[in-house]
This record gives sequence, C-alpha cells and structure tokens, in this order.
Amino acid sequence: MAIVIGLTGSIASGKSTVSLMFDEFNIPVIDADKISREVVEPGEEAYEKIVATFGESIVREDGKLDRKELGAIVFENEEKRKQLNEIVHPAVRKSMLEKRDALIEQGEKCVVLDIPLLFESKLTHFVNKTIVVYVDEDVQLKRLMERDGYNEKEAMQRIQSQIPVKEKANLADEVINNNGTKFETLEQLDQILRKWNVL
Ligand SMILES: CC(C)(COP(=O)(O)OP(=O)(O)OC[C@H]1O[C@@H](n2cnc3c(N)ncnc32)[C@H](O)[C@@H]1O)[C@@H](O)C(=O)NCCC(=O)NCCS
Ligand SMILES: Nc1ncnc2c1ncn2[C@@H]1O[C@H](COP(=O)(O)OP(=O)(O)OP(=O)(O)O)[C@@H](O)[C@H]1O
Repeated sequence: MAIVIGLTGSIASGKSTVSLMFDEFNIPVIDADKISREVVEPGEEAYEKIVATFGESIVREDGKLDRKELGAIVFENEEKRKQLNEIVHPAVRKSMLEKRDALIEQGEKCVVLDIPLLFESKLTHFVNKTIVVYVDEDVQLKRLMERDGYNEKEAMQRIQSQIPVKEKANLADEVINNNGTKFETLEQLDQILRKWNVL
C-alpha cells in the first residue's frame, strides 16, 4: 500500500522548501500551485471563465493572465476570491488525482500532494497522512514580504485569507517547525519519514 502525504501550511510557511527536500529523497511531489498555473493557460476552460468573470484588465499583452493584478483583486475581496476558487479548484483537483493515481500505478511507495488549501478546501480524504509546515506569524510575515515584495497590508491580507497556521498545526498528523534553519527543518522531515517507514 502506497502512502499519500498531504503537505500543507500557510502562505510562505515553507511548503516549497520542504517539497525540495522530498525531491532529494526521490519522493515525488504533486504541486497544487504549479497545477493551478497550468490550468489557467490561454485556451484552457478555466482561463475563459476567469476572463469572462474578471474582465480584460487581468489579461496581459501576451494573452496570459496578469497574476499580480488578479491577486490584488481577489485578496482584497473575499467574495471574488471564492469566485476564482470555484473556477480554478475543480480543474486542479482533477489533475492532482490523476497524477497521484498514475504515480501509485507506476509503483511509487510514497507520493506527496503539496496543497496550500488542504484544510480550507476539505481535501484530507485525498491523502493518508498530513504534515503541516509551521512558522510563527512574525517570521511568516517577514519571509512573505521579503520573498514577494509585498507591503505589510498586502502580506497580511494573504495570510488572513487562510486558516491560521497555528490552527492547521492542531489538525495535522505531524508538524514541522520551520522557524529555524533549513537544516533543522530537514532533520524533522527525516525523522517523520523514518517514523512512517518511508525511509
Ligand atoms: C490569485 C492568484 C492569481 C495569485 O497568483 P500568484 O502567482 O501571485 O501566487 P501563487 O499562485 O504562486 O500562490 C501563492 C500562494 O498564495 C496562496 N493562495 C493562492 N491562492 C489562494 C486562494 N485562493 N486563497 C488563499 N490563499 C491562496 C497559497 O498559499 C499559494 O501558495 C493565484 O494564486 C490563483 O489563481 N489562486 C487561485 C487558485 C488557488 O487557490 N491556488 C492555491 C492552491 S490550489
Ligand atoms: N528555514 C528557513 N530559513 C530561512 N528562510 C526560509 C526557511 N524556510 C523557508 N524560507 C524562505 O521563506 C520563503 C517562503 O518559503 P516557501 O516559498 O518554501 O513557502 P511556501 O509555503 O511554499 O509559500 P507559498 O504558500 O507562497 O507557496 C522563501 O523565500 C524561502 O526561501
């Protein structure tokens, strides 16, 4: 029986950082953020729906979505964020499940689904075990502002659009504390995977 791990956390808590560590263990990761970019490429059904809903101002000159502009709209307005989710999420879910099943079919013993909104979207039935990558909110805010160049208001809007990472930690099978160094994070991941007999 393959084990399917749901990797989650809050924005900028360190999911992608932990994802890269799974790569080093040769464990495949299916990345919901990456898929959510693929399913909105021009010509895809979700793309057409987004343009019809949000208007031409969120389309760049090259025809692709202006993600910065769309982000500014949806993180300012909860109703619009929900509308966008309703368009994008079904296609993301379908693709993730197909990829998960194909990897298991190929004989992978462990597959990771990296899903930022695993708990918000109630997708825990997609996985057998959950890991939350936790950081204190001050560390999260600082890393988010540094990584994406948001001001404090923009960063806080994004943090507050999700269930607080502290609450997510209570829902997880295992928690990785990513306040420290990346090496300390790797050590915690290594321990969890040994405990689950994945390594
Ligand atoms: C709003 C969009 C255009 C902004 O794009 P941008 O390139 O700036 O950000 P990116 O997609 O890399 O997301 C960065 C992080 O923001 C958070 N986030 C993204 N979308 C959402 C959302 N709808 N609600 C809450 N948090 C979100 C996640 O933690 C994600 O890891 C984009 O995030 C989007 O299309 N979101 C809707 C789809 C979605 O929910 N994706 C997240 C997981 S499937
Ligand atoms: N232990 C750490 N020490 C220092 N910086 C870190 C650490 N972990 C992550 N970072 C940095 O913090 C930022 C956020 O991390 P990362 O991109 O992995 O978060 P994420 O949870 O994948 O974010 P998102 O939800 O936006 O996809 C990045 O710039 C990353 O390099």
